[in-house]
Amino acid sequence: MFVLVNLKTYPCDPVEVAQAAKEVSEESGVRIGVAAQDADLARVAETGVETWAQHVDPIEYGSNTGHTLAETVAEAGAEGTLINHSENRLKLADIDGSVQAAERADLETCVCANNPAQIGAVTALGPDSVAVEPPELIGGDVSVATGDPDIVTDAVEAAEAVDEDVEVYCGAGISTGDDVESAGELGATGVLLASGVAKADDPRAALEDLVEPLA
Ligand SMILES: O=C[C@H](O)COP(=O)(O)O
Repeated sequence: MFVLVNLKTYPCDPVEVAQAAKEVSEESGVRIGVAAQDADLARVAETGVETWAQHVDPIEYGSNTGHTLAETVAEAGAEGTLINHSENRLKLADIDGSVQAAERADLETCVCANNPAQIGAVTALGPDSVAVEPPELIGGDVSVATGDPDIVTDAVEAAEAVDEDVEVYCGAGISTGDDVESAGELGATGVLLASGVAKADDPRAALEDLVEPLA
């Protein structure tokens, strides 16, 4: 299982979380990534943790004021990027362009979607992974794996019907090792989470709990 921690714009210390994630990953053998804000990418990457961007735009070098260029986040140390997060939704054509931009910059891609039908559509664009997240459970206390397990199994089925090589992650409300284990039992090969770590009093302890069943 891949544990991808999205720091969003929460007021946490990105370097503290990244260092903890790096150490917990090494100690447990579980792959953990941290998706940071653009301005924090270099500092996060310096910790040695697997670093992800939260978004890239469907653009190339040039006149694109205020946009995020895939090559720039890669040069800052990102190895992957989220695309079409529920809090930063794109049109299908722009998701396609962002996946292509990320691939051009050798970034791993995880395209988010709200439901299984959208998962099927974005899987057809050829990302490395897709992540299903029911918006109503994002940021809450109920894990997608227990609150809406069918959406995970249906998303896995929808992706497999299009391209069996695309990994399927799930997210929303995941905060414990039990949640991660349940997600795996539903067929997900990774989890995308945020508040369970970024808002935790002790992010390291939260990470240790998340990977405990996997170690
Ligand atoms: O990117 C992460 C997801 O939106 C899930 O957020 P959450 O773990 O706070 O529910």
